[in-house]
Amino acid sequence: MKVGVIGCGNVGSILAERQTSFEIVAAYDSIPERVAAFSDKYGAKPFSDIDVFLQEPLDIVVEVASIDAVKDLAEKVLLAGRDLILLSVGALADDAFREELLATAKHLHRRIHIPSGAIMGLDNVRVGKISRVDKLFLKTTKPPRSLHSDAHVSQCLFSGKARDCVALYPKNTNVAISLSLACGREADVELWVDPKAEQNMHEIFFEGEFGDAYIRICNLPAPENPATSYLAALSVLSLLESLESPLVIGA
Ligand SMILES: NC(=O)C1=CN([C@@H]2O[C@H](COP(=O)(O)OP(=O)(O)OC[C@H]3O[C@@H](n4cnc5c(N)ncnc54)[C@H](O)[C@@H]3O)[C@@H](O)[C@H]2O)C=CC1
Ligand SMILES: O=C([O-])CC(=O)C(=O)O
Repeated sequence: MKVGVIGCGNVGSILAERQTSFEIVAAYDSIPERVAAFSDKYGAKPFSDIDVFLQEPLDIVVEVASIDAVKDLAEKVLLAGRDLILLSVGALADDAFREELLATAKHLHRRIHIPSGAIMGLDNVRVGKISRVDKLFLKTTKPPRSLHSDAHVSQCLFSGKARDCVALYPKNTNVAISLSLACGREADVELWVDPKAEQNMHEIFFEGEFGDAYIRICNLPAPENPATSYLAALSVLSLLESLESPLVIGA
């Protein structure tokens, strides 16, 4: 499988280091030095023009860049006839943007894959779309370095709805939108900074017709970007691995 990557940062590099059943053949980034260094290190063809990038023979494009990148480039990827894996899920909090993007994908018979990212449980949170939900709450707690904070005591930075949280913290709470989209109901969110925390912790509280669930994910921050959990990169890798498998598990 030939993969094109948008975003040559932390996750992009982890994907490149761990390519197995796929090959990253093309890379695009808005910072030319970054895409050049990525290309030198991993052998992918470097691009600074998205239209030229999309002319490459790619089986799929993986976005691991930013919410702005999704807003600017996702439609172009679909129009170029490529499926898309999208990690900066916060972009889909914008209803008008999401609906237009999904209409394009449907019209062109393309698919947009959302990896599980930094959390677990998205598989069965989807029952929210076909059964009663009484509660969907995400509590995220991160160390100050993940949030560019100088807090000396634990404090709640945000309490409210998922889309308002990701608007304020676009590099830290994409998972709140993944949960909301999976469930078909906007999650309530609290974001905490805790100087005693060493991991990026996500706690999911889900209640409804099925009963109730509590999922706690204690993530090691990625070495090159502590805002991002290492699990997020692994989840893109495992999604890429699973795309061509005849056996589909938990999805
Ligand atoms: N869904 C989830 O569970 C998670 C999502 N994320 C998101 O995944 C994305 C990638 O994370 P990292 O690799 O850690 O970030 P990073 O900051 O290390 O790397 C991002 C790279 O993308 C490039 N970039 C940013 N905007 C761009 C644009 N408009 N066009 C082209 N290139 C652009 C940057 O120059 C940088 O090289 C981020 O948006 C992050 O918030 C991160 C963790 C979990
Ligand atoms: O990696 C994480 O812990 C979650 C994250 O940054 C996000 O959802 O944007």
